[in-house]
Amino acid sequence: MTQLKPILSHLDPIIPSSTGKFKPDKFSAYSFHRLRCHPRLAFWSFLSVIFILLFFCFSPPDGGAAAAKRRSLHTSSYTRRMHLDSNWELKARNSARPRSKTGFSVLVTGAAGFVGTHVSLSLKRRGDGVVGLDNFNSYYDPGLKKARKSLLDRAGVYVIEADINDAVLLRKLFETVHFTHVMHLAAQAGVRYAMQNPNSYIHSNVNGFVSLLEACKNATLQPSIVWASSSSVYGLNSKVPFSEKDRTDRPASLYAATKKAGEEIAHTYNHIYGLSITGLRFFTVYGPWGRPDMAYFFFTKDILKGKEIKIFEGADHATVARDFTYVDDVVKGCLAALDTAKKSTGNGGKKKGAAQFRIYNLGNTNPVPVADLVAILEKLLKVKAKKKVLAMPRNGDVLFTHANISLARKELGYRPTTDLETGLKKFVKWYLRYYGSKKKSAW
Ligand SMILES: O=C(O)[C@H]1O[C@H](OP(=O)(O)OP(=O)(O)OC[C@H]2O[C@@H](n3ccc(=O)[nH]c3=O)[C@H](O)[C@@H]2O)[C@H](O)[C@@H](O)[C@H]1O
Repeated sequence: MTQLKPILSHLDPIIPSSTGKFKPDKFSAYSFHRLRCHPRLAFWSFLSVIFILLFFCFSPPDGGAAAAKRRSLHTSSYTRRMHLDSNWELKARNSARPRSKTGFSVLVTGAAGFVGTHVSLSLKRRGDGVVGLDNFNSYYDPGLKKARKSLLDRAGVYVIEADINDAVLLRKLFETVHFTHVMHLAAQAGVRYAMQNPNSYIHSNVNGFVSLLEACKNATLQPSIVWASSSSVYGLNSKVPFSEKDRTDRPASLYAATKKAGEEIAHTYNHIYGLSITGLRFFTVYGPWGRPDMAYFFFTKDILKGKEIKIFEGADHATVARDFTYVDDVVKGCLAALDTAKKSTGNGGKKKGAAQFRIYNLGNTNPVPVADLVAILEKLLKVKAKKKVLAMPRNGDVLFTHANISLARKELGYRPTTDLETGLKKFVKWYLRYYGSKKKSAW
């Protein structure tokens, strides 16, 4: 097994950008004399020094690191993981092997996530080789992510527990396996959580994306990349339906801003290094094995518990609506994007020619008010919800989303077929089975 060295960048000393001028304090003979002349002042100064010394002796040596840890989401160390999994290279090679010569070898980041699990299973089912990567962070119940991983294990998809920011691991992985494609779904999701933990969005959606693109660009045989952007890039736009040609420079949340940044970063890597990159703007994806932080999921949990749910409305009682898109439809769009992706042109960091760059909306084209979503859940759960309608807080939410999917229809053959009621029926069935049998907490 190759020994993987930990990244030590977090231990870099803080070095000022310029040397500046350092003026030592003057402690003149005069002031010393004055100190000696005031015994009470000397006594209190002595006590202060003792107090400061005691503080430094008994405070934890990694105070900064501990504070940083509190700010960041928990992820398990890749080094520990890879040392435990001594056969990881062999497992990754086997898992990446397609059933036929024409099949793909796909690295799926965020494989234990909601969409990542569904995409990995679909690829494996049709005969592609798949290796998953996921950091299993604690943004929501890691138990649910582990349960998804068990599904993947059973399907023969090997999932490496590591973070996309781990450049050493990515380099080793790309040296071990020749991936024809990367399906990049690892991200810090959630619109409202960005106000609580802004750094986690920069960490995953900006730094992590760059780290992954660096590994892809350095690969001897560069993979084609398909990745998840978001409907949230349309931000405060009011013209509907949202088209890929519309402006995307007015994000309403930091989440949206990092996804928009991702689109610009993707363009740069395409332009400089010849990476083939396709961005997919997902519209509020829902379904079985979904994310507990999303409204349809925690509404279900709270309705069943008899807990009050909050339904947001806009100014002057304006309806809040979403173009809810069923996960199976989105997965079809993802696979079609992989199938139609052209090869990257670069090699080992050098561009050899222009490469494909695409962006598509993957929505349902049928926005549904949140109040209607709740009515469908009430019907399916056979429980009346305790509803409280309140003005949408300033939390990054937008009033509505609505996808124009004509480009994806034309170029990917993307045709969503699941309406909200049909999709929620499948979700509720899964939810009751999963939490009913396991008696687990959803959040
Ligand atoms: O398309 C996307 O790119 C994003 O989709 C999803 O974001 P959203 O569309 O905001 O979904 P979600 O949180 O389920 O709220 C749904 C509706 O319920 C309303 N809502 C929410 C909470 C609440 O308590 N009450 C309420 O009315 C709320 O106002 C909203 O109208 C993903 O989470 C995000 O990661 C990203 O992928």
